[in-house]
Amino acid sequence: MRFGGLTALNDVSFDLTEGEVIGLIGPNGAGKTTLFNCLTGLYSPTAGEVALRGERLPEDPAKVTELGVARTFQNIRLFPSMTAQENVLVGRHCRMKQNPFSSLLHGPGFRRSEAEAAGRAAELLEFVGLTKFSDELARNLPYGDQRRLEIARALATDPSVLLLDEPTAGMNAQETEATRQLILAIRELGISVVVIEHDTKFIFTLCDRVLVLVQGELLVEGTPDEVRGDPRVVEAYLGAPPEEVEAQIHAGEQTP
Ligand SMILES: Nc1ncnc2c1ncn2[C@@H]1O[C@H](COP(=O)(O)OP(=O)(O)OP(=O)(O)O)[C@@H](O)[C@H]1O
Repeated sequence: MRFGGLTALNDVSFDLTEGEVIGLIGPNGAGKTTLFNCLTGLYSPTAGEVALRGERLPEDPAKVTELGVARTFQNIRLFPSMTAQENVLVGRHCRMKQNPFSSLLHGPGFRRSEAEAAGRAAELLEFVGLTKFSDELARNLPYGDQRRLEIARALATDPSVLLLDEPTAGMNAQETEATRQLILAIRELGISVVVIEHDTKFIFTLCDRVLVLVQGELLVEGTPDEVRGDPRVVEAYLGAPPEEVEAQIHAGEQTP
């Protein structure tokens, strides 16, 4: 992926299998969000392609969502003046098959579809632990719960792949652990997850596989243990002094 003279991603290739959780780590500007933007059709890669079950994905975010790839963003992008339930219903919209005449007249097909969507939204709010906030405006939810609501909204599109961009940014330790448990529960549903995070402890204790991007290139790929023990990661990751990086990377080992 090139932006004028800048190559943001160069020859980055990976597979994702069903129900797998992949962690994507790397220094600021490594190309992590750009990769998500390529996977979701927001950017048209200048070379290469993205495929889901062998089918090339279109460069159209709405169609990519319909085909089963959902995402959250680095910065919270909820509709602040809508309730938690309404935010989830927005995500559900792409799955509501509507006859335009039935919608206009609020016919039985429309009412059935609305009831189905409301039921699914309630299930998802329960899944992420936000039932008590269903009728609360999104902007009034505690920060960590807003992030969970974003995940519920993404799940409402019935994805087979979920991309999470820094889902624990700004969270305290308790909220971070709750997010880890939530992602594990999502994996149990057979959904594949790719997570961008700077918190390596979180990544190494959550993911089946970890990709390390540095300056747009895939530096290392492997299990958390393989990545943690790779000297290239210690040397290059975050561009910080080696002792600091090593301390951060090995912090993950202390988690039960
Ligand atoms: N739309 C764009 N136009 C021009 N350059 C861009 C664009 N999007 C990203 N870039 C550049 O591509 C590079 C990779 O950026 P990207 O945001 O993907 O990194 P990142 O790994 O997600 O960083 P961070 O951890 O800070 O979020 C950066 O040099 C960035 O400035």
